[in-house]
Amino acid sequence: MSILDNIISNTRAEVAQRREQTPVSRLEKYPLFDRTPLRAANYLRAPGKLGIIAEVKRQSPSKGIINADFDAPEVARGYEAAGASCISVLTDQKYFGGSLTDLSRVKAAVQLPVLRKDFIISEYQITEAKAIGADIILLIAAALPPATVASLARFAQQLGLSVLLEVHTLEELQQNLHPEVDLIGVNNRDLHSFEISVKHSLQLAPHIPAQFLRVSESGLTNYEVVPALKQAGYEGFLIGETFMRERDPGLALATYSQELRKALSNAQTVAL
Ligand SMILES: O=C(O)c1ccccc1NCC(=O)[C@H](O)[C@H](O)COP(=O)(O)O
Repeated sequence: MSILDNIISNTRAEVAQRREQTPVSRLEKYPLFDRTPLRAANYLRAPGKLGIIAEVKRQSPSKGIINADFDAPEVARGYEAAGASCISVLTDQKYFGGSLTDLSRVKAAVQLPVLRKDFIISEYQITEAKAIGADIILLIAAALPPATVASLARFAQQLGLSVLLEVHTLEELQQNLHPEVDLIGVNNRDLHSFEISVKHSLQLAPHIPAQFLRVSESGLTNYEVVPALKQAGYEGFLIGETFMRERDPGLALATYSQELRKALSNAQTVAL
């Protein structure tokens, strides 16, 4: 079994348990359930912003512990102050050390859209995401049949949530161009081998129809790759480990952004 299969099978078991403990009827009574979620595209395209989706990440299957000692809302506030466009919060506990509590505390701490970064396989998790304060949910093409992606995306859309669909290959992309999806994220990380290459984003870009906002995900350790991604039409950049490895992730984002702005203005000057 691949790591993705293991994660999905664990998710299935955990969701069954949570559904018993907290049925949908209870989730629908949570105070945040009735709010109108923030639209991710508006924040990623806001003038003057770089489109960075900064991630709160403790550990991962590929890297083990990244940062064990931080307060999620404090990190998120640091990201917001440093100019992040959205905040991503990993909510899987077993493999990423995240939690639903991390997400709801982050939501209370910032004014930005919050992405529930998890392995969503059911409508239950989408209802839960809305109830705890997420504005965006992730659907992973490698983990779901295309018909399930479409129906979960439709369900999320009905709740007013933005949908980020993650793909890694051209086949996954072409099978999942559902109108209910808002953002298409190309994961530069192969979820089976963990190999990372930004070439995945660059190669898939011409195949992503203009109606979808493009997000490049994972392994963007070096700001120098971002101008080429922008050139290829990417408007969102999901970055976790690069910031979370540092003692002050917000400061790391501020430094990255400053260097990126310089690189972008140099690229513009060269083009002239
Ligand atoms: O990060 C992993 O090792 C991983 C393994 C299996 C499935 C998902 C995984 N990561 C989740 C993510 O999508 C990343 O946290 C996110 O794209 C940020 O990536 P990075 O900037 O490389 O931390």
